[in-house]
Amino acid sequence: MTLNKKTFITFPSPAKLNLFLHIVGRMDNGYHQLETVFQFLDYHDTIAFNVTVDKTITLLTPIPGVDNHDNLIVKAAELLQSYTNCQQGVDIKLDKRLPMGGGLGGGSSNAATVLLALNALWRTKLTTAQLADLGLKLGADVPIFIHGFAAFAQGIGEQLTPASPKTYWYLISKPNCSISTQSVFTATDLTRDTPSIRYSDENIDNYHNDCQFWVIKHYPEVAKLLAWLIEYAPSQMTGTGACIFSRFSSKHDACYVQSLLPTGIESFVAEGLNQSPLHAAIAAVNDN
Ligand SMILES: C[C@](O)(CO)[C@H](O)COP(=O)(O)OP(=O)(O)OC[C@H]1O[C@@H](n2ccc(N)nc2=O)[C@H](O)[C@@H]1O
Ligand SMILES: Nc1ncnc2c1ncn2[C@@H]1O[C@H](COP(=O)(O)OP(=O)(O)OP(=O)(O)O)[C@@H](O)[C@H]1O
Repeated sequence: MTLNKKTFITFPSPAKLNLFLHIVGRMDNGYHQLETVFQFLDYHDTIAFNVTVDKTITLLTPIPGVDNHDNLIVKAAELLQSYTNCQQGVDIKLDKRLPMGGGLGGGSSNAATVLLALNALWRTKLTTAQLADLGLKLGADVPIFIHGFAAFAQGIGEQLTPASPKTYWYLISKPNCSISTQSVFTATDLTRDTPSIRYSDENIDNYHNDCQFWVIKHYPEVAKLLAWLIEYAPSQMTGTGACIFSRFSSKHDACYVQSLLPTGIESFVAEGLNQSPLHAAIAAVNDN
C-alpha cells in the first residue's frame, strides 16, 4: 500500500505598520496619494502550500465571513496561475493570527506571501518587479510585502524608497471596533492636503497619521484607548486603523503596559523589523 501523504511547506505572512501616514492629494480615480513609512513586525500569519499536479486551487481553511472566492489568498494564486499559464495547482492552509481590518495589512500580506511562495514552488520565475505589479492589482499594500524592505512609500503606496527607521518593541492594541479602509478614504471631512515632505529617518517623529485625526473624531473607542496608551508611551494608529502601536525600548516594558490594558482589548507585543521574515524563507526554497 502506498500512503499518499501531503507535504506542506510553510511561509510567514507578516504584519506591517505605517509609522506615519500623510495624505498629500487625491487622484481622478479616487485613490489617495500617500507618503508613509512601512516597517514590518515579527508577528505573522502562517500559510502552508502543497503543490498539486492538476490546476485546482483549494483553500482548506476558509476565513469565517470571507467567501473563498473573495479571499486574497485564492485571488493571488489564481492571478499568478493565469498570468503565467501554470498547469499546476495547490492546496493552501492559513493559520490566521493578525487581526482583520486593523490597519496591519493582513490581507495584502497574505496575497504577497502567496505570490512569492507559489512563484518559487511552481517555478514560474517572475521577477520581484513583475510580482509587485501583479500584486498591485489586488491591493495598494501588496507591493511593500513583495519587496520586503522597510521603505518610504509614495504614490498610492507602491513607489518605494528603502528606509532604515529605528526599530522598537511595539505593543499593538486593537480597540473594540473594525474600521473599513474604504469608509475612511471616502469621508468628506478627511484631511487630504498635507504638504509633501523630504523624508529622513531622523525626522520621523515630526510626522503624523492624517487618518488618525478623522478616526478619533468618529470612533470614540479609538480616541479613548489612544489617550490611555499615550500616558505610557508614544502611540499612534497604523494605516486607517483601528490598531494602535505604542513603542518601547524593551520587550519587558511593552509586556508590562500590555498587562495593564483595559479588559477586553485584543493585543500583542512584537519587534519592529526592517526586513520581512518572508524573504529568508523564499530564498531557502529558491536555493534548493
Ligand atoms: C491604508 C493603507 O493600508 C496604508 O498602507 C493602504 O493605503 C490601503 O491599502 P489596501 O488595503 O491594500 O488598499 P486597497 O485594497 O487597494 O483599497 C482599499 C480602499 O482604499 C482606497 N485607497 C487605497 C489606497 C490609496 N492609496 N488610496 C485609496 O483611496 C481604495 O479606493 C479602496 O476603496
Ligand atoms: N486573506 C485575507 N486576510 C484578511 N482579510 C482578507 C483576506 N482576504 C480578504 N480579506 C478581506 O479584507 C478585509 C481587510 O482585511 P485586512 O486584515 O487586510 O485589513 P487591514 O489590516 O485593515 O488592511 P489595510 O491595512 O491594508 O487597510 C477583511 O475584512 C476581509 O473581508
